Amino acid sequence: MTQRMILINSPFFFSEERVKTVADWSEVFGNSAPLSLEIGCGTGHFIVERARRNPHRNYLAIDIFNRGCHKTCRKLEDEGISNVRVVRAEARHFLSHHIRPASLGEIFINCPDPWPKKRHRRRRLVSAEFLPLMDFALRADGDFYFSSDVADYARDVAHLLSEHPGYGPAHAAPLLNELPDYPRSKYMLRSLEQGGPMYFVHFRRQARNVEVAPPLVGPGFRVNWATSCP
Ligand SMILES: C[S@@+](CC[C@H](N)C(=O)[O-])C[C@H]1O[C@@H](n2cnc3c(N)ncnc32)[C@H](O)[C@@H]1O
Repeated sequence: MTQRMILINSPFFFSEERVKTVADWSEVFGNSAPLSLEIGCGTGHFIVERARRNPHRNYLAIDIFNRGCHKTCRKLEDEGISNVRVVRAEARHFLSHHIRPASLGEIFINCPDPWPKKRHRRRRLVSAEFLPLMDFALRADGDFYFSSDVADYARDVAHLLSEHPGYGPAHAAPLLNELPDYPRSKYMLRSLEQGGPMYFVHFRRQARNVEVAPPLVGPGFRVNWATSCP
């Protein structure tokens, strides 16, 4: 069943068209505060709370899901939070077209689509192919946060990052069951309520010792537009 597209009129919202007009995110925010990105913000539970606790940072929240973008904007408006902009975009396309090199201080990915079947795992967002995009966008000392209730996805991500040059775990262990002061997303809350464990990966970029060209992400890139949160 195809869901009806909702017209989003929020001043916080950047459609695929509007985002093309952005040359520099600091101009959009009207300040040069550090910039963070949440990929797959869903209905906005996490980013609204994270932004509320950190008013001196700027946040981009992106999702391919129109209804999720709408709900996130509504939360921001209802709660009077002004340091977030919501973009309807595909993550890999957004990172390679709308983010300047070394401009992000934080990247968050919470409960991404798990693709549990073995033959579908190559569709997972965080993979070896994703890392060059992160290398391009994240500044030195930048933080990468990943959470999932799917143990093997979280283990794979912790392993990928451990093997990837220039990054190190921000805590004693690469894989954790709790991250202090980390706001809950809707999917996290659902998993915790059902009694399931959560897995967190938090790595820090140690240095930008190489200049990284933006990886080419072409129109043929596979996006599962049918993916959606309720
Ligand atoms: C399982 S939901 C989790 C939502 C939210 N992060 C949470 O934890 O409650 C995954 C979200 O990621 C979005 N998503 C999946 N693939 C994406 C991609 N390639 N680029 C941007 N968003 C994506 C989906 O539309 C969906 O809203």
